[in-house]
This record gives sequence, C-alpha cells and structure tokens, in this order.
Amino acid sequence: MERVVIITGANSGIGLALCERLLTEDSQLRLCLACRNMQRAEAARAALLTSHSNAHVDLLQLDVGSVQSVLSAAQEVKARYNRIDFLYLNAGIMPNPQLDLNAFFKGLFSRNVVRMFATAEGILTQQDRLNSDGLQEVFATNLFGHFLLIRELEPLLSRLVWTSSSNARRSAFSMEDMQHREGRESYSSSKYASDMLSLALNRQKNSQGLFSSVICPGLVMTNLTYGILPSFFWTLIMPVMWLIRIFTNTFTLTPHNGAEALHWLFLQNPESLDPRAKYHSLTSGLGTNYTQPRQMDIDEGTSDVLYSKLLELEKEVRRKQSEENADEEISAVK
Ligand SMILES: NC(=O)C1=CN([C@@H]2O[C@H](COP(=O)(O)OP(=O)(O)OC[C@H]3O[C@@H](n4cnc5c(N)ncnc54)[C@H](OP(=O)(O)O)[C@@H]3O)[C@@H](O)[C@H]2O)C=CC1
Ligand SMILES: CC(C)=CCC[C@@H](C)[C@H]1CC[C@H]2C3=C(CC[C@]12C)[C@@]1(C)CCC(=O)C[C@@H]1CC3
Repeated sequence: MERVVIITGANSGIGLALCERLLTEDSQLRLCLACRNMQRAEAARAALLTSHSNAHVDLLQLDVGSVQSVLSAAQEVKARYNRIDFLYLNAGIMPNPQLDLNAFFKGLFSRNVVRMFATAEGILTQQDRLNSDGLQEVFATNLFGHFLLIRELEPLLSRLVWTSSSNARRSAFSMEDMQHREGRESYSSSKYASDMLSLALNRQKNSQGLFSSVICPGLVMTNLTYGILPSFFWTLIMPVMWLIRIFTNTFTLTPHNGAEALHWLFLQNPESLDPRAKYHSLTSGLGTNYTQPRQMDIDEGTSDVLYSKLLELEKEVRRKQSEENADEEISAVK
C-alpha cells in the first residue's frame, strides 16, 4: 500500500535531504512537501524528480507560523488523503542570531569546550518578535503551528517526528512564559518545548495508536546556520570542523548526514522506541553516519502542564480566528 509522508519545511536543508533519502528508500511513497513559499516548493519538487523521475511528490501551501494558513492547509490535507503514515515536523527558524564572541573564546579554553561546540550553550542568543496572530514568531513557527496541525489532523495520524536540537535546554524554558516573550533564547526554549510536547503526546495518545519521536540533526550547513555566520566563512573553517568532529560526532555538517535519524526512525517499529529519548544523527571522524538515542532532561508532570497550556492557547486562538472570519464575512456582505 502506498504510504503518505508529509514534511514541513521540505524545500531546503534537512527537510529536502530527508525527501531525497525517503524516495531512495521507498519509490512508491507519496511525499507531500508542506512549504510556505510555493516557488521554492516547486524548485524542490523539480530537483527531487530529476533523481526520482517516477516519484509521487505533492505540494501543500503551509505557513506554520500563521494560524489561518495551518487551518486551511489542514482542510486541504483532509480532502486529499485518508491516512498519513508519517508527519515530519521539521520547519524551523532562528531569527536574528547573535554569537557572543567573548563567551565563545572563554569557552574555547574551558573544560566545557566540547559541550559548547555540541550545544552552543551560553554563546548564542536571538531577537524574536510578535507575528500577526499576536504570538511570538519562534514559538508560533517551531512549536505552536505544528501543535495546531497535529490537533487538526489527529484522526489521520500515526507517527510524528520532530526536528529538535541539541540547543534545547530546560533552563531556557519557563512555563510562566512559554512563548519566551522575555528572554533572548527563544530558539532553545521552543526546541525544549517541542521535546516536552512529544513526551506529552506519547503519554496522551499512544493508547490511540499515535506515536511521537524527537531527533537532533547535529550541526548542519543550511540556510539556518548561514544566518549565524556567512557561508564563505563556514567553507573557510571546514577543515577545523572536520577536526572538531573527531571530538564531538555532532558535527554532521551535510543535510544528508543530518537527516540520518529522521530516516532511521522511518524504518523503526514505533513500539520499540523510547518516548523519553532524543534520537541524534551523528557522524564519526571517519564520516560514518549513525543514530544514537540519548535521554532527554524532561519530567512527565511538566510536559503534561505544557500540553494543557497549549490546549488553552489553541481555544483562545480558534475563538479569535472565528471572530475575525465572521467580521470579514460581515464586511463582504456590506
Ligand atoms: N542546521 C542545523 O544545524 C540545525 C537545524 N535544526 C532544525 O532543523 C530544522 C530544519 O532546518 P534547516 O534545514 O537547518 O534550515 P533551513 O532554513 O534550510 O530549513 C528550514 C525550513 O523550514 C521552512 N520554514 C521556516 N519557517 C516556516 C514557516 N513559517 N512555514 C513553513 N515553513 C517554514 C523553511 O522554508 P523557507 O525556505 O521558505 O524559509 C525551510 O524549508 C529546523 O527545525 C531547525 O531548527 C536543528 C538542529 C541543528
Ligand atoms: C570553529 C567553529 C566551528 C566555530 C563556530 C562557532 C559557532 C558559530 C558554532 C559552535 C556550535 C554551533 C552550534 C549551532 C550554531 C553554530 C555554533 C554556535 C547550533 C545552535 C545551530 C542550530 C541548532 O539547532 C543547534 C546547533 C548547536 C551547535
């Protein structure tokens, strides 16, 4: 039977590499690239079809950072497919990243140097902003839009896979400020929230046949990392990065390598997976790719609280959305 796989943020980087790998794995697959920019989505589809000419590749217009777009896209998915085998929640942003050079050089000579290269702890901040739905943009894109999509598609779903990060950190997240309005580590906070949400979804939904997993792709050269340092600089320091890879296998560097754990999960039986583990894409000094589970720093009670708070926010957002739609209908009639 033809399997249906939807991937958000599939037009570039790790998402696009995953598409390539999945089509190589199963040429009968029906892949749906869920992207905000249809021109980029068309280009990605064309690239996939050059190497897999008979592949079934559909496109879906989806801006995960917009409530209206998520609701419309979900309607479209329900009309098109009667089952979704895998939903990869991969789209993500890190706006206005700032590297703290002082902290970086201090870190270089500390005993936490390997940890710093693996997680970027203490050296990276971002500047977030409100979006047109009145939500923090990073929270809305990396977490809430995906949550709303899951809620809309729940009866069709069986497997969820989140692209999280080694940068996800408990201390960057606060339940009192789950959107991270106050701090400057919105990316870290949103990724920690996605780890917690995955655990909560497993606790709430495994009995109904829905399974969620979390992966970390490692440090990968993509548009996201080119926002931190320009691509020519990354190319310049590539030999240094190969060297660092000997000490931390998290420097996967290419989107193909970064997609290792995403691909690996596609081949696993969901019952065999650990809901408390993050599955890491790793690349050894010699360039061998493998997947390794590592325990997440999460407790179940807190993840359930986050789940309830997201349900509350969902209610609020839906109410606002239907009021806006009603206002629009009234002014259209006038
Ligand atoms: N690169 C790295 O080192 C790491 C990346 N990650 C995570 O991997 C995931 C993929 O990122 P990566 O491949 O690196 O970077 P890219 O920027 O190449 O890919 C991000 C994808 O997400 C899409 N996207 C962003 N915002 C939205 C939105 N509002 N609606 C729909 N799609 C959107 C982008 O679309 P568009 O082209 O239109 O911008 C793009 O296709 C992210 O979740 C990121 O946080 C995690 C750890 C490390
Ligand atoms: C010599 C050398 C490799 C310098 C680069 C220093 C930093 C720019 C990187 C060190 C650790 C990196 C890292 C990320 C971005 C770039 C670094 C800060 C991420 C935050 C990218 C996005 C993620 O999700 C996790 C990555 C962790 C490691």
